[in-house]
Parts: sequence; C-alpha cells; structure tokens
Amino acid sequence: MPPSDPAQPPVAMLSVAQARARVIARAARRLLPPETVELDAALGRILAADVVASIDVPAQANSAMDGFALRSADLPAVGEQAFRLVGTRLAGDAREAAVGPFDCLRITTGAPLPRGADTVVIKENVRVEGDAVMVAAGETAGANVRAAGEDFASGECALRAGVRLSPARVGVLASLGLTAVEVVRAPRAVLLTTGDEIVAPGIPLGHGQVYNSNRYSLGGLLREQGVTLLRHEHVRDDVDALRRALQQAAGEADLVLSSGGVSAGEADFLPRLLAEIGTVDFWKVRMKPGMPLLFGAIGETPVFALPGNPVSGLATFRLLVAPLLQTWAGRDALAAPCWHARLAAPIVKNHRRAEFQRAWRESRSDGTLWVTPFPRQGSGVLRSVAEADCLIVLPEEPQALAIGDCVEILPLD
Ligand SMILES: Nc1nc2c(c(=O)[nH]1)N[C@H]1C(S)=C(S)[C@@H](COP(=O)(O)OP(=O)(O)OC[C@H]3O[C@@H](n4cnc5c(N)ncnc54)[C@H](O)[C@@H]3O)O[C@H]1N2
Ligand code: MOO
Repeated sequence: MPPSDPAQPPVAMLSVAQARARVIARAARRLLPPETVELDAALGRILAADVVASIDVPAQANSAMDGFALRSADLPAVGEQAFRLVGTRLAGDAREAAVGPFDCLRITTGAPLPRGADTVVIKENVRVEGDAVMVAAGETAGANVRAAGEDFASGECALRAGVRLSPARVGVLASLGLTAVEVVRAPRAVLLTTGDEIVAPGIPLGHGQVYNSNRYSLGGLLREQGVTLLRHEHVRDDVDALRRALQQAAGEADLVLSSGGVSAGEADFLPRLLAEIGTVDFWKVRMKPGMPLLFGAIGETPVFALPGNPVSGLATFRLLVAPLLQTWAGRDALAAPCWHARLAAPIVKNHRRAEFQRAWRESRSDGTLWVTPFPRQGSGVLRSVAEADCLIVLPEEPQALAIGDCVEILPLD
C-alpha cells in the first residue's frame, strides 16, 4: 500500500527485495509491444519471441578442411591406398558429385560432401600422383566433416525470447536466412534532473554550484540498457515547474527517471508531488546508498525518483531500475547469477540497511576471487563507481567482516 503521506517517512521502509518485487509487478502490468526490425538494426535489441530454425545449418554436410573427400570404408589399415581422383568441387560450385569405392573428390572448405563420402583427408596428408591420390594409414573415419544441422537442426529453437541480440546472435539469425526479426520495442525514457545548485558543464562554476553529472551517468546507464532517451530536462526546485515537467514526461515516455529532491530537505518536493499527481508504490528502501528512492507511476507510466547523490543514483539504478527494464525485456529479473568473493580488507558496518560498497575484484592464481572495497564510500564520491567493477552486497544486519570472509558481489560491467 502506498504511504498515506509520502512526505512523512513510512513506518517501515521496504527491503531491497520487497522494493524490487513491487518494481517488477508494476513493469509486468504494462509490457512493451514487439516490433520488426531489419537485421542491420537488430544489434543490442531484445528478442521478442523464440526463433525456431526453419532450415538445417549447415544445410548440407560439408568439408571443414581443404582436402579429398572419400569413403572411410576405403581407408587403409596399414600402408598406403591409392584413390582415383574423380573431380574437383570448390565451395560455391553447385554441381552435385558422388564418389564410389576407392574414388576421391578434391574439395575445399565449405564445399558440400559428395554423395557416398563421409570423410575428408586434408591435402597436407596425401601425395598426388597424376590421377591417383595416395592416402596412408592413420586417417580417422568421419574426420573433417561438418554434419548437416550440426549448428542448428531444422525445428530447433535457435534463440530464446528475452536475449539481447549480440553480434554473434545477429549472425545466427542471418545464418538461418532471416532478413528481419521481432524485437521488443525499445523503452522510451525522459530523464529529469533537479536542483537549483546544478549547472551544465561548460559554464563557470559559481559559489555552491555543482556540475550536472547525473544527466550523463544516468542517461548513459539508460542508453547502455537499450533505452531510447527521448530527452533530458533540468528542472529547478519549484513545485509547479516540477509538476509540469513530470506530467509532460509521463505523457510522452514509457518511463520517467528523475534525480534529486526526494529526501528530507526543504526543497525535496518529489514524494508529495508524486502522491498528488500519480501513485506512490514506495518511498525509502533499507539500502545504503540510495535510501530515499521513490517509485510510483503517473497514469500507467512508471516513475523512479532517484536520490540526487551521484553514487546513490547509480546504485539504485543497478538494483531497482534495471529489474524493471529486464522485466520489459521478457527476462526473469530475479534470475541473475550470484557471485561470491573473499574480502581483501575488513569491513565493519553498524547500521541496519543493506549496503552496496563499491569495490574491485581480482582473480588470483589459486582460482579464488578476491574483492577490495574502495576506501571512500561516500554517496557523493562518484569516483568510487568510476573505478569500481563490482558492488559488495552486505546484508541488513550489522557486520564485522574479516579478511578472507566470503561476501556476495554484483558485477558492474
Ligand atoms: N535530514 C536528512 N537529510 C538527508 C537524508 C535524510 O534522510 N534526512 N537523506 C540523505 C540521503 S541518504 C541522500 S541519498 C540524499 C538524497 O537527497 P535528494 O535526493 O533529496 O537529492 P538532493 O538533495 O537534491 O541532492 C543530493 C546531493 O546530490 C547532488 N546532486 C543532485 N543532483 C545532482 C546532479 N544532477 N549531478 C550531480 N550532483 C547532483 C546535490 O548537489 C547534493 O549534494 O539526501 C541526504 N540528506
Ligand atoms: O542513501 Mo544516501 O544514498 O546514503 O547517501
């Protein structure tokens, strides 16, 4: 249930797991429709439906090497055997060919195997004497042949719905002969940054002013996740300006992300405003950094109001915005594999929020993974995220962890 007065801290904040469940539930209420794109535009997109192979790949058995195709039954057990050279087929030669007993066909990599043949002997292993090809004992039956359907058999599921189309996956689609593919429509987002002290880079910094890094780091995270960033707008700490900006953004986007103005300051208008013009699903999560995170919707458009502190914004994005995008991508947002590592430095934590410490991981030669927390963990130390490659996940209970203790980590790359 939404808190009755979002400007007042709720009696019990949600845990990260509870907050994530609410985010996923809201994402599932409004999935994005599929659209068809040409293969050239498919890279990075999310597959909307399973792709089933309608042909065998490769379509015919073919040679994996340059050499001579023959019948394995004719290979010599000892000494040498002469094979009669009956022709040549380079890859791309569409004529059918066949070999009979003690025949061989000169063949190049990728050329279809002639009827009757089941083995290719590489050219380096034979001696050609006129029309005779001499093959010595020791060749392996069935060698250097790629079976029809070895990569994908017709009828087999080649790619599952929900996967991101990497270069190799787009290659798979092409290998199946497809020219276009159904993908999930890219979510469209508007990013609002707020705060009277925030100015754009390039302008000389006045007293008390701060450059707008969130625009670029949060905008970058959105883009990295395949979101189309429709636009960014910086909004001053004015309740009417914020109301207008939020309503307009919700009208044009699938997702609204804002930064700043969610905590307890005199200009932190977002919690009350979202309750006024939309719905508050939750405000404040038992996490550090990122505790004041606000989530809800305007109409059916989900709204994340992230804390203004640069590190808090990035952490809440990784932990709570990403699951919404994963749900829209048709993926199970709870299924991410869990990594573990040993602590290379002690950690003492006294509070009762789950903590996500920026850290570096290191794979040691004995096969163990170690993790070193960044020395400065403040929510304003953006450098900690810029230099880190993972987050150490510390559970809610107070902890005194020693060097060598095992902790859960979340990779950032
Ligand atoms: N009395 C309390 N004070 C604070 C609490 C609290 O519970 N009680 N919570 C703290 C926590 S935790 C966080 S996190 C921050 C979150 O504050 P807001 O979301 O309201 O954000 P702002 O106050 O607008 O800004 C916080 C900080 O971040 C800088 N900032 C904001 N926007 C940007 C931007 N676009 N680029 C770079 N830096 C930005 C801003 O200058 C502030 O330094 O509140 C604590 N306070
Ligand atoms: O949650 Mo705040 O993000 O601790 O600084």
